[in-house]
Amino acid sequence: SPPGPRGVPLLGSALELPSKFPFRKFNEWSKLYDGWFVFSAIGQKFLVITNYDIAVDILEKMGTQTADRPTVPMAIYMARHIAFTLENYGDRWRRCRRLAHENFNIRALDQYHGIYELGTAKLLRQLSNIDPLKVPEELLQFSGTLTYEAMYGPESGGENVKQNIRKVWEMAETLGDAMSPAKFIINLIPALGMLPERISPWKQYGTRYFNEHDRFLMEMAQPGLTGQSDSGFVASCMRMRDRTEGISDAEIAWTSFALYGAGVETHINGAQDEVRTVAGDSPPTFEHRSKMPYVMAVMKEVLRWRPVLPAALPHTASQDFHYNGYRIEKGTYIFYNQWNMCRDPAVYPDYDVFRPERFLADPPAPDPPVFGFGRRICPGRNFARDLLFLAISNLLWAYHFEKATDADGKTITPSPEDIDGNILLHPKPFQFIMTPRREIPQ
Ligand code: HEM
Repeated sequence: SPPGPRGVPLLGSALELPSKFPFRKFNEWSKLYDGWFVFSAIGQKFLVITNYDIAVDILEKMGTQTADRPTVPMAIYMARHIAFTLENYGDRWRRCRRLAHENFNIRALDQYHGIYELGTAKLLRQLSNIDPLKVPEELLQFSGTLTYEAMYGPESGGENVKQNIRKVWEMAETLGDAMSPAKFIINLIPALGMLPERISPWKQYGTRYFNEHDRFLMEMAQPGLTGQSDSGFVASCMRMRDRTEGISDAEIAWTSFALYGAGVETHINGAQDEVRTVAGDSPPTFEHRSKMPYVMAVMKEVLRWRPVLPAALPHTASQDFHYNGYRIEKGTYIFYNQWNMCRDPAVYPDYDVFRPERFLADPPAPDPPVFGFGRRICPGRNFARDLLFLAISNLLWAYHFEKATDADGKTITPSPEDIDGNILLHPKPFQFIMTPRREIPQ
């Protein structure tokens, strides 16, 4: 059998798997095996990849067999196969993915640049008078609003935006919980799915969730779907409808949610890192990007040092395949631990040290593998990089960041271990000092 921890009879390694931060356990195991290993937990098989080249072999070269997602009963009752992040590898996933790709590739992103630049200017003004501890919240609101406008058009704003953003967050969070084996027993015992809806609390909850949120998403997408609004993701999907066979209004509305839900929390993490040195008399815009290699290097180092999705999202094998002479069974969950790949000492020496210069060396370190591999590679990666560039460069342009000091005047250095989250990693709130470097334009 393939290399990997054996665990105990029946349960396998289930008892060793932590409910939080599985990437840490994978990291521990990675030291015992060479780049990949297999284990099982209560009958479910897992393949974990910790080496970049092996990820390319398995997830890219064998991409047709390894791009499926786990089928989790509760997630199906709640999202009815229409949130493409969770969707099986098939026709509907392909259609929605195409919408995402055509509207979020590098060229298509130009349409959103105006929105971001306005939003960033607003952010700088808002930050001028707040407690640094509130900055993460402000950044979340910033990324939430910009993503909202990118989806539904800049004029979609108005009274309800804040409330809608909150609702989308909650919706994404609840759906994330639905993936958890611990939260819903039916995910552990799928046979309970045989019960008819009348006596199944899970199916009833799923139906309520789906109906309520389907209505909500359709309402938000309405202006774009009916042609009232001609900018934003939904409106551009409508324009490509003729070229995308079988695409429905609901698929467009739910794809905007999938992008939104995946995007909101991931793209802004780490902009508070202590850095400076960007000058000029007007705030940086996309035109400055090629002239700011250091900012780009900082962005890459933030993504590498604390990858937002350390264990990425699970794939599953849609059929048996062979790797290195071993058979991997259909249905095996496939995790790839980006955490390890970003800390490969041969590629990123002194990997624990935050050192953007590694990306400016000759030859430069390769971009950190934090957006995934193969057919499911993150469709929002360019969008995320655009926003991160703009946020980091503008914050550094406008503010000076320093470590906070305690009552005795000693500097407080936040521990790099102060991280929180589950699948998504983010820093715990920490004190720092932020002073304006200049007059913020009103
Ligand atoms: C720093 C920011 C981000 C990082 C590090 C990141 C990373 C990732 C990773 C590792 C995956 C898993 C790929 C796989 O299944 O193999 C993923 C999937 C995904 N990401 Fe991102 N992402 C980021 C921002 C965004 C943004 C801004 C959006 C939307 C605007 C987005 C939308 C998605 C979607 C929809 C998927 C699911 C793709 C599918 O299942 O086909 N992400 N992302």
